[in-house]
Amino acid sequence: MKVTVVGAGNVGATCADVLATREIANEIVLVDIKEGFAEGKALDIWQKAPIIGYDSRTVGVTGDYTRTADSDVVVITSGLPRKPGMSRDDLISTNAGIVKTVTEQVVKYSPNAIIIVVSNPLDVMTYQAHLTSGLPREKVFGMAGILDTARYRAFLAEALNVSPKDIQAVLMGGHGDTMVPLPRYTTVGGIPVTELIGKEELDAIVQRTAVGGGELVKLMGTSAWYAPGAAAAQMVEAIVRDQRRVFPVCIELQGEYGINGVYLGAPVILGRNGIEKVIELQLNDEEKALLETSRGHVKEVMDALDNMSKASA
Ligand SMILES: NC(=O)C1=CN([C@@H]2O[C@H](COP(=O)(O)OP(=O)(O)OC[C@H]3O[C@@H](n4cnc5c(N)ncnc54)[C@H](O)[C@@H]3O)[C@@H](O)[C@H]2O)C=CC1
Ligand SMILES: O=C([O-])CC(=O)C(=O)O
Repeated sequence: MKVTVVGAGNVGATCADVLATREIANEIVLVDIKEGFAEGKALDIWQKAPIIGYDSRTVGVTGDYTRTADSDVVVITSGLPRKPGMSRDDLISTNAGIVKTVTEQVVKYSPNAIIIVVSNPLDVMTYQAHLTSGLPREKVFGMAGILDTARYRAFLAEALNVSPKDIQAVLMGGHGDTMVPLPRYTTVGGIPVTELIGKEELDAIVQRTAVGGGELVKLMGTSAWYAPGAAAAQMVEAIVRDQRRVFPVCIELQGEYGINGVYLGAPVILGRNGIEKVIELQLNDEEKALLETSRGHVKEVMDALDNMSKASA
């Protein structure tokens, strides 16, 4: 299997490193626009192979998409990360242009690839890649839900003093402060989380999760990369190994949840064909209202992208 990761910065290089270290693909091509940057990162990951013991080949290129030809999966991480004081939406004008040019090159050389978008603002950059590639929603979708649920699971594991491996969770909506956590569907080793933790503590964890990206931006001056890179690699793994994993993924809803034509996080089955199925949960009134708020916010930013595209046409 051949996987390309576009953007050899913090998230892209971490994703490539996880893909190589866990031998998820046998060939990993890292692409960046900064001269020599991807080549250096790929060489460093390859030189770690004898120490850790893996044989996935990593190759880096500066803007040479011929080297990415016939990739099975492409992960797009190119674009600016936010700085303290910024929202993800503030990145739209720069990152839309980057995601558009990158997607054009990706589909030119790998027309059959499945594309996973990571660049922010995530839901709208996934929409941008969808518009540019012309691919069906099953083959172009975004990574956010695995990261957001991982943060939620990590906070819960700490509060309950249990292994994060035993916490199962799902959330929905946009990747931003309007994400929709679903504590009703959270279990700890099969036990509903509400039997193990009080409402106030759970609400505080949900709130911390919603602003989890911002917490890290404040601490580091730039956004997170270890968990995001690993989350994108986990999606690649589900596809290349046809695992049919159940994950929350950013996908264009086409009537599910009564929503049409908006990119939002929803639980799906992820396998060899990309999105194998969108799972429709029976949401209660409160959850439906939260999802509607999130939909409204993402749709506004999608409309802003449409207006930007019209203005530059
Ligand atoms: N979806 C999610 O949950 C997450 C999304 N992100 C987003 O991922 C993106 C990348 O974040 P980082 O890796 O931390 O940033 P970074 O600045 O470390 O890396 C971005 C890389 O993209 C490269 N790049 C820029 N234009 C390019 C082009 N046209 N072609 C190829 N490469 C290009 C840059 O040279 C740079 O190396 C940001 O937009 C960030 O907001 C970050 C974390 C989580
Ligand atoms: O917060 C950011 O800007 C990056 C991101 O999406 C995250 O870490 O959730």
